[in-house]
Amino acid sequence: MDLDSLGLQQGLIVSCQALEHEPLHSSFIMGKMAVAAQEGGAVGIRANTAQDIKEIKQQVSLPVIGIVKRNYGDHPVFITPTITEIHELAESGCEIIALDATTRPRPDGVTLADLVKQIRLLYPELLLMADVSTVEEGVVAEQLGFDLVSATLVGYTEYTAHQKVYENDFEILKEMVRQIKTPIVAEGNIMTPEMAARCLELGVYSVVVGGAITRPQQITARFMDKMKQVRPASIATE
Ligand SMILES: CC(=O)N[C@H](C=O)[C@@H](O)[C@H](O)[C@H](O)COP(=O)(O)O
Repeated sequence: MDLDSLGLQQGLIVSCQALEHEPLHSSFIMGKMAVAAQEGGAVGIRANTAQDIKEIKQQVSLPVIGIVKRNYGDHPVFITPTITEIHELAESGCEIIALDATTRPRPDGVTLADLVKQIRLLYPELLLMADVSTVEEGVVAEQLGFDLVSATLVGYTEYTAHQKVYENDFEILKEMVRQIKTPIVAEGNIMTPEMAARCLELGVYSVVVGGAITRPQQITARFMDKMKQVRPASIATE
């Protein structure tokens, strides 16, 4: 499949995910979230589990980036960690599969290079997106032939836990765009339209927004955080 034919360039991809412990956990609700995203102009959807993806595919005509989040014991790699999740995604109908492409060992001990080779052999029509946490991991992903490199895991690996993707005017994205020819996706903690627009200015291929659109508990908490900082007018004028 040709990446450019999917129409994701310069566009917004909405991540519609709710894990078991989240209030909106339901394939039905994720399908409706995807419809809302499509109505708002999103060009793609990112979704977790074959079940959610199948429902979303029935509801919208947009390309889907599929993942399976699965924990193997307390192993830190959890986004599409092994070939088992790839098989599930391949039959779900998604066009792109995203997987952890950090340098950390995978739960089954298979190297990233071997996993990519295996996927290309079994499912040559699928596009692959590398979820990375550093520029260096993005460079390796490009060498391995990934079709997209996404900053998804910046701040979510042990060695980047101190970082946020938007720090220093998205310095890490700027560096990725500078060093990597493969299309770069801005993803993770993009919380406002202004941030998304800035990422495009910096030359990323597309922007993925999740929680700021599809996790109302996060949105509510952000309102509350700001509101708690305000003293009531009666006290403020004393
Ligand atoms: C680190 C991790 O598990 N990221 C996940 C990857 O699929 C999702 O939970 C995020 O919602 C997604 O990356 C979009 O990011 P944000 O919701 O911050 O806009």
